[in-house]
Amino acid sequence: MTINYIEEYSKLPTTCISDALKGENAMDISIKPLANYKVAGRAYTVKIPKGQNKELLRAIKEASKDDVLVIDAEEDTSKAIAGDFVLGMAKTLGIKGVVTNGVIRDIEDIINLDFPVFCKGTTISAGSKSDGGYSEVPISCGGVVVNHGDIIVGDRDGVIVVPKEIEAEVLEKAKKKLQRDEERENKVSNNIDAIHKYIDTILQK
Ligand SMILES: O=C([O-])CC(=O)C(=O)O
Repeated sequence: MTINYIEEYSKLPTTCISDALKGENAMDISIKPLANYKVAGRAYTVKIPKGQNKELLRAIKEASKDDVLVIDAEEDTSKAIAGDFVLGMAKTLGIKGVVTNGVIRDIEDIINLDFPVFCKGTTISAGSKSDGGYSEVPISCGGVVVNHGDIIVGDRDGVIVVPKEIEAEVLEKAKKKLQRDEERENKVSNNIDAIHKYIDTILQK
């Protein structure tokens, strides 16, 4: 039976995936969800020059369903890489979400689109549509190297990258971590004695 990794990862919180990766590969906290989203997909990587989004439009056309566009905008916060018009087209074409180290605009309309966007923030100014940029290349986003095809998972806690070479083992570890976390929580839930016992065990270590 083939495993649908996207589906499996979509069931996991980013925190458990982070624990499975020993704290590695979490994007910087400056990359935040615009609203309460959960997204999991394959990275379609895009690198765009400051303030130019023509390559992003090409990527939106080329990307597959289940892809999350991960866009290295060179940390530029002066020009929006996209607004509700561009992101609305991405959503209609089946793209699952956008993660960028740049900024976007038309926030109200994007939240109404219900299309997951994780970015550094918002601006009013539009970028322009000149040439330049690359897709499907290794990029850096939020301090993490992202290769085309890596697993991307984002939720309210942030965005994490799972390199595709280790996606199977990380999935198993993260599932086990989730189970252990649930068991640990159940043990102390509304149980004062169990809470004291747990804390005492840690303090005695
Ligand atoms: O057209 C653009 O590149 C940016 C924009 O305003 C939108 O996507 O709504």
